Amino acid sequence: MKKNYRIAVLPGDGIGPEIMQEAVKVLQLVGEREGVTFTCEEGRIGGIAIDTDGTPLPEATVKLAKQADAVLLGAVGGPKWDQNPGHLRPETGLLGIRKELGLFANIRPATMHSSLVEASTLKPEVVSGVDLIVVRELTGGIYFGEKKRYDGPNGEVAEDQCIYTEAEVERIIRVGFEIARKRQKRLVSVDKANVLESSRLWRKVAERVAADYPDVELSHQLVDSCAMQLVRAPKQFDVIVTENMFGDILSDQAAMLTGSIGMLASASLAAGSFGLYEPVHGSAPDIAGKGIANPLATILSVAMMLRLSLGMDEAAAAVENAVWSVLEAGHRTGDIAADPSKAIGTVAMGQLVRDELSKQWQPK
Ligand SMILES: NC(=O)C1=CN([C@@H]2O[C@H](COP(=O)(O)OP(=O)(O)OC[C@H]3O[C@@H](n4cnc5c(N)ncnc54)[C@H](O)[C@@H]3O)[C@@H](O)[C@H]2O)C=CC1
Ligand SMILES: CC(C)CC(=O)C(=O)O
Ligand SMILES: [Mg+2]
Repeated sequence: MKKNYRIAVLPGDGIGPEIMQEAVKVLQLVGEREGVTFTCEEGRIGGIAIDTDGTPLPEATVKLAKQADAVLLGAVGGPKWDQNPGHLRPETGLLGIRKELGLFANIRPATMHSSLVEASTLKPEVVSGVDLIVVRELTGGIYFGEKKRYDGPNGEVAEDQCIYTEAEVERIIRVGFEIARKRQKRLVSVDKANVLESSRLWRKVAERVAADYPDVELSHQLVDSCAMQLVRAPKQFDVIVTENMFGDILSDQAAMLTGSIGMLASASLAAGSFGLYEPVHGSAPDIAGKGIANPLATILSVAMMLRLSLGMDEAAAAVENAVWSVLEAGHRTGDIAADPSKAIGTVAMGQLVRDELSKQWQPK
């Protein structure tokens, strides 16, 4: 284990800076306890970068991220930039950094913690015990295809191209199999092969790669049916592997199985151990600046970073245990509170996690 890690911190827009502040404080506490220095260097991305640098992804941010051991990202976007042309939208910065860093594998675990069963809008018997992972392809598909707008005989025309190569599909399918192999060995590949050519290629590649993983049971689901099954009987899922847009949509849906999108962490991984860690949710403009956002998705993303990029498994587990302990003690931000009048704010939740971490952790 190294003694000094460089972490690029990209808070972004809306609630991004609020939740990131709490996550970085947790990381610094981990550093103190483990005798490791985390040098956190901030960069701009998204709307804030458009306002300051005239682009959603400044060169300096890409450089900072490439020189770091790992990246932490808050969220980007907001109504202020919603009418901007595509190249000047905050989300273009996020897609850009994913592409620049080769972050092709987005790992989004959705685990229902027992103390949050009542926070879900679904019946307790449906959601209790849910433990699934969405493996989402992150640098291909329709989000990255050529986009066009032009005038046609029937008015304006818009095009978004969806392209997948065999190699792109194979590497993400392999990630799905590798993860499933270490879990319940059940992989559901989600596509729309009854309609889309890219999905037919996806399915063919999944079938071919399956031969290398005879210990894992592969099945296929069409994305519309999968969306239905996720709310009907979510416990049937172990690992879901799917393309970029389907994974984006299904992971927000999976978030609600666990109580709130404010709980869902994610890792966006390149080949090797480099990764960018980000909550699944967005910049939540409706609650930005109010100090009420749930910082736990970002704090749990720090735990994923410790485990997957920095090899600090024990520290990762300690952070996760601290989060679960705080929830078991009944503390809730508004998004997961049964009684909103008792909800606590972003800073208070971050402090409780750090207090719990300090309590649990035996100094080395
Ligand atoms: N990774 C990213 O940076 C993402 C950015 N976005 C951007 O974020 C902006 C808002 O998008 P929305 O569709 O509203 O999605 P959103 O995820 O920001 O918010 C959806 C709902 O969930 C709530 N929510 C989200 N995170 C929360 C948290 N940590 N604590 C408590 N409540 C939380 C919000 O208040 C809102 O009611 C848009 O500009 C969108 O493009 C959306 C998704 C991901
Ligand atoms: C810019 C969007 C693709 C962000 C998003 O919704 C996500 O990554 O989940
Ligand atoms: Mg999304």
